[in-house]
Amino acid sequence: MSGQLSPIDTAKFVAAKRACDFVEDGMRLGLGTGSTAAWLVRCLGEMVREDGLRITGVPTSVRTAELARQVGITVTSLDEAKWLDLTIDGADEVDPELNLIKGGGGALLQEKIVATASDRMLVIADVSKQVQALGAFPLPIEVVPFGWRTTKALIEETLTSLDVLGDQASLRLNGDQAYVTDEGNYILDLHLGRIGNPRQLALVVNQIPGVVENGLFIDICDVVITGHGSGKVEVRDINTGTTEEDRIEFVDNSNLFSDLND
Ligand SMILES: O=C[C@H](O)[C@H](O)[C@H](O)COP(=O)(O)O
Repeated sequence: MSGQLSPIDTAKFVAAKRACDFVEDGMRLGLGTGSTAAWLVRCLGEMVREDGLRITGVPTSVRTAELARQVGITVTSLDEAKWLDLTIDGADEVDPELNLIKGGGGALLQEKIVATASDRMLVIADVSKQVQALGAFPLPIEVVPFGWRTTKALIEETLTSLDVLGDQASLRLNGDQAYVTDEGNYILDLHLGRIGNPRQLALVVNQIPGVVENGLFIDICDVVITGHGSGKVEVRDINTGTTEEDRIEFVDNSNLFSDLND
């Protein structure tokens, strides 16, 4: 890859680049999944290769593990690392309280386990991910394949009784087959439109037998870095209540994007 990035990739890149300021030598780091998290992994790989940064990464998916190894990051399992200093990940939606919808890429289960096992979670996102209320993005629910149709019916029934289901749940597909997560499960996407009470919904859904985990991340995220196509970034910290603005230049560096050059 060379030359200019598209505005959306610039927004993802500048958010990822700014997130690298939070990474310190020796950290055990949760590495998220998705196109935004991939920019982070590339930027961290460059810091490892060029600046001698020593970090140990715990990836949240097979594809993040592959990319991390490819760019030179030492990778370990969560069981080996036990506890992490920081997790940096993308999101599908971020609300004003820094609650999230995640799992658009199917990695929500490992992502939630890893983020919860971290001192802090930092989310990187382009500005399109900011919403006033969660739910326009379909909410992913990871379910075990056994009896998934019954689980789906139970979810729909439960949500209808709560008056929150906008439409039916749909099984996520990969071609004409069910999409299978890294943990061997299926994903049901709930088309809700707007989630009035995400905290309640997250608790209720997880009570249904067959549900493994849902894509609502409530009170898990500490900091959100929002990137814009112009290079502007906003850093919002829920603990300090502060928002800072910054600007990052995109520097064309073919080493940085070596995995995209194939
Ligand atoms: O399962 C995937 C993850 O939750 C991603 O972090 C999320 O879908 C955002 O992905 P992207 O950065 O590609 O928009």
